[in-house]
Amino acid sequence: MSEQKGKRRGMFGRLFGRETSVEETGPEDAPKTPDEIQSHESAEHTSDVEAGTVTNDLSEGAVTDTHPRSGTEVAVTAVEEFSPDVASEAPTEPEKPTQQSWFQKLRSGLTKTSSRLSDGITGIFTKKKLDATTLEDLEDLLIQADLGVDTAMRITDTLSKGRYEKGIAPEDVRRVLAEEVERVLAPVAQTLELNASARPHVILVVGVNGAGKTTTIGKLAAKFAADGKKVMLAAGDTFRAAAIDQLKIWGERTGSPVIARDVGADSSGLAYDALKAAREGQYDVLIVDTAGRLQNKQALMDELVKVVRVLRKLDPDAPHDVTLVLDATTGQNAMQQVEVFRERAGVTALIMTKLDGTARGGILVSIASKFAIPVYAIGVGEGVEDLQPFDAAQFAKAIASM
Ligand SMILES: Nc1nc2c(ncn2[C@@H]2O[C@H](COP(=O)(O)OP(=O)(O)OP(=O)(O)O)[C@@H](O)[C@H]2O)c(=O)[nH]1
Repeated sequence: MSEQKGKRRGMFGRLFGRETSVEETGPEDAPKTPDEIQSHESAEHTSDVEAGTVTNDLSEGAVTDTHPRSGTEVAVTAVEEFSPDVASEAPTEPEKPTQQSWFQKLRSGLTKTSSRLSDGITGIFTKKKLDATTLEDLEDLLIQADLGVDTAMRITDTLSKGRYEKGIAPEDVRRVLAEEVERVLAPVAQTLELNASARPHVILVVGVNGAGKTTTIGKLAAKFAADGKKVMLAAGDTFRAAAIDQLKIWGERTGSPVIARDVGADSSGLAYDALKAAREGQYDVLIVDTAGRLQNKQALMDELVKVVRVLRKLDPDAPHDVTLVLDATTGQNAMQQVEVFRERAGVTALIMTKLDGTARGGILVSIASKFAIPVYAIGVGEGVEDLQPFDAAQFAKAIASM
């Protein structure tokens, strides 16, 4: 990836707009939650079927559809009843959440993680000196919060310098915590950048079951589409009909064609067809969903390797990003997921979801410290606006209740 950096143009940060309105960029009526997706699903699927415009199968009787932007014929799920120009559907007077409002959301999402740390620090240091016992207690607290042994030791080392046997305020401990966490995270906080010479830029999204892959793809598609990018989606999770349908809904809502086949179809063949169609149609981005797989299931991991191999037949640089979606609530198991997915599928970046539902958000610090893999974004909820680029300083402050 690094040698391509020069050719790439900045994208993800601008897309998500750290300083701009998030709502501005998201489609006005994009489904925000699985429930909304479900209700869209039943209502709209019926009409699609009645209209005879939807097909899941590229090979048999696939309905071809001319994409409004490209004029290229590809077999896709119907998108014409939804305006592909998502940007024009943006609210006329959008709410403008500022950088601060995302920070507030992040803080509140990370409350379980930060209050556990903060309460622990207060308990350890109120009216107590900084000595071997309190430092040991702090180290235990940090390790239990999944920050990792290395980071925990660095924090206690920094704290003890010049302060040993002296009283220390819990705020000072939290400040050192924030500084050290930021130091670990800063190098991995990177933006998803599209390779300007790749058409399409292929993003393969991998992870264990239920990590949030499909939802994350939907959110990414919404952001890319709102930025005027031509996005194609590939429903490579051929194990679950619901995952295929869920992706189709996102495709409809974002004006992005979805290449899909029936449940049980070969996902590498589907990925190949999708890349071929995306190239012919001059798409900017192809996001390929994959079935959730446990990292210890050898056959499934082999299948992922095959998807990568097959994509490379068409473009030796593809996939340009292999993004591992990690569910923060899985805690320490996420470490093993990174290890195995990196080894087998060549993971190049991470997105961590569900930081709003866990007291173990510190795992991101452990992962950054151990693997140094770029983190593109984090999720603190189910809505489009709940996925944002990863900012080390904000995360560190939120986790340390600063
Ligand atoms: N609270 C919370 N829920 C999330 C977040 N991201 C995704 N989810 C929810 O997590 C659930 C699983 O998400 P999916 O996108 O279906 O996960 P998946 O990885 O595609 O799942 P499989 O298809 O089983 O592999 C859904 O209910 C999502 O709405 C997040 O950041 N916070």
